[in-house]
Amino acid sequence: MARKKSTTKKSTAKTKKPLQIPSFKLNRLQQVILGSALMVFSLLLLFSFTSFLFTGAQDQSIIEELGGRSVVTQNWISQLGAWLGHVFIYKGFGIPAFSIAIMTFISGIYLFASGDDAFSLSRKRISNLWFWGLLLMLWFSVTLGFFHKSNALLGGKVGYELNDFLQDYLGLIGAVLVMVFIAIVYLVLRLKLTPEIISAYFSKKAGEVKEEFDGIASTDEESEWEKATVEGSSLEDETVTEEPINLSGNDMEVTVPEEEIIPEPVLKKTVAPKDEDDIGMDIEPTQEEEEVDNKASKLVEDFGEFDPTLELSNFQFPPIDLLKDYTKGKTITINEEELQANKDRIVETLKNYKIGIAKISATIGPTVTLYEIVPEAGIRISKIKNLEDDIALSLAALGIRIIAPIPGKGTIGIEVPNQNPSIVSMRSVIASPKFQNAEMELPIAFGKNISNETFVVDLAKMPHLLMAGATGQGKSVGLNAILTSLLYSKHPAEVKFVLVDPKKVELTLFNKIERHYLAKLPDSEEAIITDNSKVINTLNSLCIEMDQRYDILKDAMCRNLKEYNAKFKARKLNPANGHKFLPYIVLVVDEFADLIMTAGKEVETPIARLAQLARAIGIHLIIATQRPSVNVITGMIKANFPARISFRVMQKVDSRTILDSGGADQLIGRGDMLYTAGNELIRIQCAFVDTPEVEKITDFIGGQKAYPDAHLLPEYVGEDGGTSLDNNIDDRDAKFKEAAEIIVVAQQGSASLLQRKLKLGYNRAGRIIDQLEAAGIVGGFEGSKARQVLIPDLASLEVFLNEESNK
Ligand SMILES: Nc1ncnc2c1ncn2[C@@H]1O[C@H](COP(=O)(O)OP(=O)(O)OP(=O)(O)O)[C@@H](O)[C@H]1O
Repeated sequence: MARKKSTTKKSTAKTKKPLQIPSFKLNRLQQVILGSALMVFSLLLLFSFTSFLFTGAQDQSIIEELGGRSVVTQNWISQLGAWLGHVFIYKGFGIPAFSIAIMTFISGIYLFASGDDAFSLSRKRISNLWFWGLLLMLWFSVTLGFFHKSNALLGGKVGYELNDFLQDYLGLIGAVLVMVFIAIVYLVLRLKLTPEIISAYFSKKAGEVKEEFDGIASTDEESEWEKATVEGSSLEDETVTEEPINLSGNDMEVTVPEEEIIPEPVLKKTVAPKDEDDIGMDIEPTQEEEEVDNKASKLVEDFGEFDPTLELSNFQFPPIDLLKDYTKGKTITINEEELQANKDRIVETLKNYKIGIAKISATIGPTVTLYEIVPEAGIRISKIKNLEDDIALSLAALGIRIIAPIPGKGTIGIEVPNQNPSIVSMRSVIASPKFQNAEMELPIAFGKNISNETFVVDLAKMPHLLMAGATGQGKSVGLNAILTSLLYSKHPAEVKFVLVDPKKVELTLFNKIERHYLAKLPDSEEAIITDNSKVINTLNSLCIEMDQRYDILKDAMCRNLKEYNAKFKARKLNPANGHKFLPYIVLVVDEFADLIMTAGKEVETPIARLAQLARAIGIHLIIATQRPSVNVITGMIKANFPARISFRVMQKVDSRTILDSGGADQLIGRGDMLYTAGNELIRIQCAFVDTPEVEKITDFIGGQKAYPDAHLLPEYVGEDGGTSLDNNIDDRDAKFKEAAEIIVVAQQGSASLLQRKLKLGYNRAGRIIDQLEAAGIVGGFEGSKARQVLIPDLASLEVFLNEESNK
């Protein structure tokens, strides 16, 4: 333990001291120009150096005269070439100086080809390249210095002098040994080569050769099976055989190092009685878990982890170019006069209220600038808070928001809108390293915060989102930004959307990706739900999906979807038992007020139920509304949606309803928003993505190979329709009787029990349970508890079924 601690300490100490790279930032155009310049210069070096090898001797005599126009040289690059060759090869490092030309060329390519976001990566690469490259060049130069006598150009003057210096003090043998030692240090540090790695490499090579021989002798049967499993890529088809895998092949002698010899498992052990009065006890260790794990690791070894994306393995994510760059590479322009004027007005205004300022600083965001004020000692913050409206009036600008104090700091913030707000393009936030490198389940890039940093959050952690804003303030754009973020980060196998759009226009574009990303009810034509009555069915169907997922997760002994999917990928769950990879489901409701007004409780109840329970099983809700009044956003809804966004609303009371505090009424519109995840409010400029951009993205995805149908949600039949609980004996499943017997014997009405005993898929087991309920053999659904069994024993069941068939 103590040892472990010291290693962590060491590593943190190490990470504290990163390689310092000069912090300059080039825009894309500058990168391209500099990249091309470096490439051209490297070619000049290459030609100069190569030519110098042949012409250097002739040009030697005129080297002092270089610079005059009349000087004639033999070098291909004329005077410049002769000079470069003389400096770098003759006076410098000899032949190894060619590496300077090569490194310059590679640096040029890095700059030329790296996009905006790869720039910081390129910088790191370039500095790494030069650091190690120059060391290597110096080493070669000094080593070639040993052969100076045969050719002075080999190691150049630097190589010769350093070599000579070494030899003066260490002699020839000493110098050679030092150079060998330096080479070893280089290999160990740079290539991490150790004797173990080298020997492992050679033994692996030997192993590969042996495998090749063994491979010829292995049976065809095994490879056929492997092929079939990999090719049978449909999720439904992907079954894992229950039979143990037979490893046929040659007999092999295996030597296991002593400490690795695994003791024979003790299968049956007995505790002997202590004395004559005591009784002994048999202990039977349960081994099931381990066996499953072993088989799973064997399967993973043979076929690799399960890949949910296999069915659409050629799916291409939309390229970033489909998004428009509204800023055209421009960063926020700072108008110094505006800054100064605002500062003066703030200082003046506060002075009128007898509030002295010790310090003031400004942070410029895309839409607003935050002036941070440290009041003079002795001034109470509440005083400033109380004067909020007066200060706003004196500053006479719309959208002033006072944050007193700024959470976590002892300062006061005054947000003042910029005269020329800049648009935050969706493109810039999607391309940001923060989004690209986000290790999140459902990353969403909302836009940029006041410090102009990209704001990315994980929808899976929220876990549901409530969104409000008066009409025309940017809600639809916000929803599109959310959906776009997910389309740019998640494969169709990983996330499905259920889209509810009573306004009938906002989300229609997503119809094109129905068979990739949308989920719908089995009997519905359109995947996007525009009809309020259908919404109720869909919400109830999602509740069924939620219950089914809970059952499946319980059966797999997983606490949440992430764990479950990881276990499924590791092939620890058998598809024959109803297990399958489960995508996240994101429900988006564009106008919630409309729904609540027409359907009331019928909508509120399933929404509240989903919001309360669905987080663990990967169903997340995003609900948007124009009217954040208390009869729309009820207490029950609010309690279950900790993450909220508000665009501009017209009244303070609306802001209070949605955010539990004022502020949203002071926003300036056009995507200016406040986000809260339960504690502080964060002001964000929402990223802008226009309809034509969404259209391009959906066209791009829609044009690719798709699943045969949208993802189907479980069937839900409303109370007045023909119910799935019809007690029609003829329609019963062939295994109905057998299932009834199992349930009655176990006195436990659970679908997973039927799945295990009868080896059924989840859906079929679920249907049988419904039929048993309709027949009156088991009771109704009771949440996470198993259903009650209403028949006490097999004899009663027999009588019950006979009576039923005689009716
Ligand atoms: N993030 C943003 N950046 C810049 N402009 C924006 C942004 N969001 C919205 N706008 C501007 O505001 C207009 C209205 O936005 P949007 O359609 O999203 O409003 P809305 O709140 O959905 O309105 P409604 O409820 O009536 O549909 C857009 O057409 C656009 O011009």
